[in-house]
Amino acid sequence: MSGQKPRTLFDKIWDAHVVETLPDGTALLYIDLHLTHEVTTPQAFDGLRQAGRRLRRPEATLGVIDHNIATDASRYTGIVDPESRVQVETLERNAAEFGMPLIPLLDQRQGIVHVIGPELGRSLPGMTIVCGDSHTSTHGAMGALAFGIGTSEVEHVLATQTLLQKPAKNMKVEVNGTLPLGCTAKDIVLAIIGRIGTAGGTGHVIEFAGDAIRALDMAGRMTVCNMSIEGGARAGMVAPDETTFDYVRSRPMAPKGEALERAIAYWRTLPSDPGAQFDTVVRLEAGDIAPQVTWGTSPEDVLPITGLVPDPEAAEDEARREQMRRKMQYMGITPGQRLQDLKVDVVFVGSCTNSRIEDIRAAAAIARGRRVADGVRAMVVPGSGLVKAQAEEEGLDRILREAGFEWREAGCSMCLGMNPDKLTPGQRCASTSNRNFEGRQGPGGRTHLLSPAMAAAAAIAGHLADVRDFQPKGTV
Ligand SMILES: CC(C)[C@H](C(=O)O)[C@@H](O)C(=O)O
Ligand code: SF4
Repeated sequence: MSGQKPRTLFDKIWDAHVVETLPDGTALLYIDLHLTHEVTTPQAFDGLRQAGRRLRRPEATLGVIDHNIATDASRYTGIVDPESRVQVETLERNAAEFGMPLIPLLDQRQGIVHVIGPELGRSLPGMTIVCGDSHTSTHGAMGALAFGIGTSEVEHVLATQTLLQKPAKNMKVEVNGTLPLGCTAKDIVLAIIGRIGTAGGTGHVIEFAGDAIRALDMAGRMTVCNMSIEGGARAGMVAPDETTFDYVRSRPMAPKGEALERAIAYWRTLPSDPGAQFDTVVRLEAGDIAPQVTWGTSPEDVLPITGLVPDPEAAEDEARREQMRRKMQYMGITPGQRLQDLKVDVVFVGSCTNSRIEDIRAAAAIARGRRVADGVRAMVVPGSGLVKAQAEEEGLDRILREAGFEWREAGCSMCLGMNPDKLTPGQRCASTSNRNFEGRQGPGGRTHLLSPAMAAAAAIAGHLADVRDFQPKGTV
């Protein structure tokens, strides 16, 4: 390969999957893994049916039910909401008719699509991975090119196992140094979005690099890549390394033995070459990051927990001033208020951003030996049945329940208002999810995005709180 132009991780995965490039640069890409869920597949399967087509590669497709389901015992007695029930039953019927592998709702491996892909060892380094879901970027943490697609593209991939894609620009977000006490991957990615804004990554695929990213475990890398979409990027990724390979080794559906070793030898060739060109480079110092929390209705409305609600009058132009006033009115907050004084009604630990075992351990470490404040409803929703089982084996459910948290079944839950777990109008929620726009967690609900440890601290305090004031009691 000597003499070849140095390439980025993204370039390499792209090049390895191009079936054909059109004159305008658009490429037909081969897709290694197509994940599906109940929300964005019904019309796609209808389209196939009408055209008399089958699935091109059922074995490269995996379905799971996650958005529309209850996370309490009522999941065992059937879905009450008719629209939700129809979506779930439609996916089940389509999977049976088209021979698509589907994880049944009551299977222990069921969970949020972006949690189970890596967890089961289906999402692997070097792959192209798509799903009719914007947070498919999560799987980029494996060192894969993973992005969300629309329903018509879902149909295209089901029928052909390929996808037309315009080339993206390369962006590097480098985070160096050591994260201070109390800070996590969630704080890194919120700080990045605070810096670049929700449009900062537009047209780019972000590679997260630097020693603070290298130091993250796979769960942390997934949290960061998950939210790259909230920074406007097409996808986010982290180059595969020993942390990645160790993670893959223990996954049930990952290659084993000789096949795995051969795969690892290939995966070692994927990291960006020295001298590879990035169109945009952003650098952050991990040491400057403090525990983050959003105050407004966009993930870029983020501040350190020690901050004050900003003053719209200080904004540069009238349009922004007006926008900020509206956000504050919706959020029920006033300029100059201490973020730490904002009382919370609900605390949600879950979603594909933060529902892995590491996230639950982080919440339990703060909850241990403490009590959820009076009047606060706090819930922990594991990202999958396997995460739930692991947490129970570690006794985390007991710690959380004793502290007054609800311990639920796996699903998207209160991340979005599509199932029974919803905020009621005016409720304020400390949430480990990734979106905080108006009504996201239920009509009129007010969302503050933060890390699992920060969420647990808010549950105990009854208001947004600085996790650094809540050091763990004993070990979990
Ligand atoms: C329902 C689905 C299409 C949607 C997405 O694409 O992200 C959801 O997962 C979300 O987080 O809003
Ligand atoms: S957990 Fe939230 S962000 Fe993730 S797939 Fe479900 S609804 Fe979308």
